[in-house]
Amino acid sequence: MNMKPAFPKLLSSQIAFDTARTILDGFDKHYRLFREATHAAKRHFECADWKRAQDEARARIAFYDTRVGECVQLLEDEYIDADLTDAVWREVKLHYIGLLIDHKQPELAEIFFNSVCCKILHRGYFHNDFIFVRPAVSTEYLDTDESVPTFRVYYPILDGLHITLKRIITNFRLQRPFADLDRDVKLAMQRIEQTLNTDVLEPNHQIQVLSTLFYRNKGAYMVGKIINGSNEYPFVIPILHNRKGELILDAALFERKVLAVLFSFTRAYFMVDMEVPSAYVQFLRSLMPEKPRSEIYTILGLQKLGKGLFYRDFLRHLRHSSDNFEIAPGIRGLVMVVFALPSFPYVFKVIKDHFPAPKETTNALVKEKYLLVKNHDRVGRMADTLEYSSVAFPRARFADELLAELKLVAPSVVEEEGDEIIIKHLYIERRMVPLNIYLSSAHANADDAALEHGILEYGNAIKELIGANIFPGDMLYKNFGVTRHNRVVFYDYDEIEYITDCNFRVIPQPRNEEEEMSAEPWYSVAKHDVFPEQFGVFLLGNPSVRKYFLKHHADLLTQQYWQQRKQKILDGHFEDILPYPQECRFRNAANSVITTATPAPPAKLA
Ligand SMILES: Nc1ncnc2c1ncn2[C@@H]1O[C@H](COP(=O)(O)OP(=O)(O)OP(=O)(O)O)[C@@H](O)[C@H]1O
Repeated sequence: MNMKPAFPKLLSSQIAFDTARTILDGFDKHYRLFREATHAAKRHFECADWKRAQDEARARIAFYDTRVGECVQLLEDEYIDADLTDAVWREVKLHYIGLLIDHKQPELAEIFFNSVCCKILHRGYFHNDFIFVRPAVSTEYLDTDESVPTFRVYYPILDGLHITLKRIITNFRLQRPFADLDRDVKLAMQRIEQTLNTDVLEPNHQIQVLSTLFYRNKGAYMVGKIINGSNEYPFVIPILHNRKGELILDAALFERKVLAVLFSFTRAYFMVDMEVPSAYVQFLRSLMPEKPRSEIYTILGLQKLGKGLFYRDFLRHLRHSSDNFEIAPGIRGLVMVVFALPSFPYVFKVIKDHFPAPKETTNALVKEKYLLVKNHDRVGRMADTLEYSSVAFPRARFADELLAELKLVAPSVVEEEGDEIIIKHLYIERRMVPLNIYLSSAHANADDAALEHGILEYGNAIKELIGANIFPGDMLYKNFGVTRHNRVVFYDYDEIEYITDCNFRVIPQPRNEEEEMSAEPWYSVAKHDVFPEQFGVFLLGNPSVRKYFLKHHADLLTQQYWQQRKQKILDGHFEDILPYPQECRFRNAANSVITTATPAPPAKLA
């Protein structure tokens, strides 16, 4: 017989309900502010207020942690530990599930719940009784009663393609005139007709377009797909400002690789107003089935959910694979131990406890630099990182050499608990082919096209990073990787600086023979001094590399080049990098506010 009085049971339920309500209120506040920021992005685009657009996109990244912190504080102020027993916590989750019925963002709210609970509860509680290891509330059919439908459907057969396309664009009600919308619509029609490549329009022929535009830096992007019979053609139409400040359609992008690069993990998150984000993700996945849901949530600015989903995918991958974690191929880092699971396209990075000379950094500084990159516009040239604490790995899957290395160089971060290895802090990042390995293999295979492409892309990456006010610090090839789309991306952030903090100098002339013969610099070197003339010493050792480097990027070896680019930033010039190939554009680059473009890779590599 149960001898417990009814009163304490009721009381615990009330605490549990109130706790669940407090957490959901915290999430709802978060998502309201998130949506307000995306509304503001439309205004900033219309007013060409690029600085505010960028500042607010950056500020939005911190919203989530701020709301989680507020919520944890509220609960800690309201309740003492004794109130929140295990039984109460179990009930909190059940009440929370009840509150999520009819909620439009349940998957995000569940992850918010996890974030709050994981700050309060010990790791031992991180299982499905207490947190949402598995989702409890379905996101299916949430888009059946939104106030604005996720996507709109248009039927060109009724009014013709020209009128339909024009209506699609004007339905976004952008508060700024187009230079010549009819002209641009004709250009878009040509691309559409080329892509469909048929005169036969099937009865189901339609254009589906997401109801809100995607904003990022100086661009607004219309995202949709054309359906004709059983064929689907995903597309993105970028809308930009021209030099007179009028709107133009800049391109009609259809190629899947181009879309993948536009939505890449190496770029800043889009600002998109979404009532039902899961429906946006479902739509986007139909355009890019190869992109995991985690990555799509992340690129939409819902990076915490992206991170949560990524972790679930990772656990599933572990269960369905049998290979071992090993030290990542390439030159070992002085700051990080980097390891990988060959069957999984990511690397895991752990900060070492001590850094050998010449590194002069600290653990806190390394984390600061990685955070800087998280918050910065990565311009397609820096990999996004997911930061985790207390990740449990199965001990049996660690190669002995790796475990020995981790225990040797990062003992404060690595713990063995039973059959698990707990890593207290780590970054996860997309795996690439380190550029030094890529170049050596191109050299070994006498593949000149690949060699030239690697060097061309390397220089372009640096030049685009400069535009984003980023100086990589350590420019060795080993700190860059080549993505599956053959783009070169930077991934080693511990020496990163703002270009505007660097002092680009010319090496002074030696004043006498002694100075001329000296192995050490005879001139004083301050902390932020950079001597571009010296880059050649460590970048041009290989004659073939040297040939292509000097052909495409000799300017990177001059102080004037760096200084001029720095001056442009200081003058308030806001550079944006075209996130799609130049040849996709309807007209000459000089016509729009986005000016820099990366040349296309040679056909052999494309
Ligand atoms: N995203 C990645 N994909 C593939 N390999 C990677 C990746 N990140 C790092 N590596 C591998 O791990 C090595 C060390 O990584 P990283 O450069 O980030 O460490 P580090 O300690 O900061 O290096 P450094 O001593 O140059 O500061 C790289 O040289 C490369 O071989």
